[in-house]
Parts: sequence; structure tokens; C-alpha cells
Amino acid sequence: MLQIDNLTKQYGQRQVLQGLSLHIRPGEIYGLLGPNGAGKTTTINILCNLLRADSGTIRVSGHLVSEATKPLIGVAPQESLLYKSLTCEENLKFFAQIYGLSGKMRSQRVQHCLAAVGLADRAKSPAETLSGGMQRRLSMAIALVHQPKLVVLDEPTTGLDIEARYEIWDLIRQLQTQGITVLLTTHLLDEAERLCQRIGILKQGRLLAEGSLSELRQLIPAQEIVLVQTPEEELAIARAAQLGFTKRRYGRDLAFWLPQALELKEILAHFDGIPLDSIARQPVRLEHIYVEVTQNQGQGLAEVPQPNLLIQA
Ligand SMILES: Nc1ncnc2c1ncn2[C@@H]1O[C@H](COP(=O)(O)OP(=O)(O)OP(=O)(O)O)[C@@H](O)[C@H]1O
Repeated sequence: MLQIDNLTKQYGQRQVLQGLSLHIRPGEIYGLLGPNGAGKTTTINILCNLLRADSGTIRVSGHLVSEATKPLIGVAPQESLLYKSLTCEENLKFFAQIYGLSGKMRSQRVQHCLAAVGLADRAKSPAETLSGGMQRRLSMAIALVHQPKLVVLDEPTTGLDIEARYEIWDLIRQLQTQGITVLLTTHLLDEAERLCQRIGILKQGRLLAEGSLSELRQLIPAQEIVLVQTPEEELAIARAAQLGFTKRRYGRDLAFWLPQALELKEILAHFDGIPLDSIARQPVRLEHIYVEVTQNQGQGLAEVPQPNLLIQA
């Protein structure tokens, strides 16, 4: 559906994309993750033909990106495109017109999209009177109005409360049931975990890892993670080293990777004699993989001989 190959882009002296390649399959929700400045929005802008790459190609449904591929793509960008003083209906009509819709077809698409995002009863409300979550849903309606095959959602839930997030997540899942392919960028790792069939982790314009969540989990050679709070951290670290547990810090939290799952009483026995304020077991989550890939540059990651798991530290 979307095929990005060896994309490069430089702003002045700054190399923002360094040979980025990724392929998104038809009908999947693909999460593109990466720290601020990794190049996600730059990639989206090239995909939408708003910016030219220095080299490399992007194909949508087999067609090289150009003015002709614009109708295949719908975008809800990070920065709102909404005209705040126009009503929801007027905003949608305006964007529908840009895509060449007119007459009865345009009215039908506007009403359909308003209903699809749960804003039919707010059709006559100016966009500025909508809550943050409703404004994001209106942006999604705009992205959908011309019936694209690929929808790009750039941080669709940033800054929203949990209820508004649930609504957007439901909408994204509905897109998938309609056969629409979704490219989602987010800094919310639980959002990516919940929604995405495959995830790519980008840093400094390169894809460092890519795969389904279960494939990415194989990168961390741990069955689970134990978080330890103790006034005697050095003792705990030394004990863990004897046991062959890999030490990590997640923020300030001290954590160890357990090579095999253990009962809590077995873990406590391993730390016998060390005063513990708390101890908690956790499954390996996207957060741990993301930190490993982006901060530790692949050190400590398992070697997984699968073609779709890249590690280019
Ligand atoms: N027009 C521009 N001129 C110069 N540098 C730019 C321009 N646009 C973006 N950059 C730089 O390119 C890099 C990549 O930016 P980009 O917005 O693509 O990252 P991002 O992954 O989307 O980040 P975020 O998660 O913060 O949205 C950043 O260092 C940014 O400062």
C-alpha cells in the first residue's frame, strides 16, 4: 500500500532522513514512533507531496508520489487545519471542494463523515466551540471526506483526556474495518500497543526496528521485568549481576530483566537480605523496547534473525 525506499532529506546542513525505508501493508494500522525530531512529520510531508525528498522514492498503491496520488491519501496533521469560525459542515464542505467533490455527492460525503465521527448533531456548530476531542474527530472527518485508501494521523490524541482518546481509538479501528490503511504517529506507546499491527521505531531519520509487538518483544532477551525500590540499590545491583539479571533504569526506576519468568516468592528469595521498599513484576512492554532501541542504540538487544526486525545501531 505504502512503500518508502531509501528516502533522504537534508535541511541546510542537517540530515533529517538518512535512507528511510518502510513498507505498509494494505489494511494495516502501522505505528511510526520516534523521539522529537526523528523525522516523522518530514516523512509525512513528503508522502503528501508538500515537500520534496533529496533522494529515494515513496509509492502509494504502486504510484510514485505526485499530485495524482493526493486523492489516495487523507491526512489529519498535528497542526489543526480547521477554520475555527466556520461550522463543522462548512469546514467539511470546504475541504471536500478542494478534492473536487460538488453537488449531491459532496453533501452526501459531508453528512456521512460527520455521522461517522459522531458529530452529526454539531454540524452547525462553529469549530471553535468544539472540545479538543471533537476538533480532532472533525480533523479525521476532513481526512476521510474524499474516501482515501490511506489515512495519515499525526499524533491524533496528543493532549486529549482518556475518554476522548477512547473515541479516537474506536474511530481508528473502524477505519480498519472499512479496509482503510492507517499510518499513525504517536508518542503514546500504549496507544501504539493497542492499535497497531506493526510498529516502526525511527531515530535520526533511520528506522532502527520494525515488526509486530510480539516480534519486537523478541528483541529484549527477558521473559519479564522486575522493578525494585530499595535504599540499598548497590547491593541489589550486585546481587542481580550474580544472578545474571540485566540492569536497566526506566527514568529513575531500577529494573532488572529476568531471563525466565519467576514466582514472586522466588524473586524475593533471590534478593534475600536486601531491604526492599517494593518489588513489582511487569511484562516486557513497548516502552522497554522503545527505550532500548532509541537510547541504548541496540546494545543488549537480542539478535533476532528475522528480516523485518532491523537493528542498525
Ligand atoms: N523547515 C525546516 N527547516 C529546517 N529544519 C527543519 C524544518 N522542518 C523540520 N526541521 C528539522 O528536522 C528535524 C525533523 O523534524 P520532524 O518535524 O520531521 O520530526 P518529528 O519526528 O515529526 O518530530 P516531533 O515528534 O517533534 O513532531 C528536526 O530536527 C526539525 O527541527
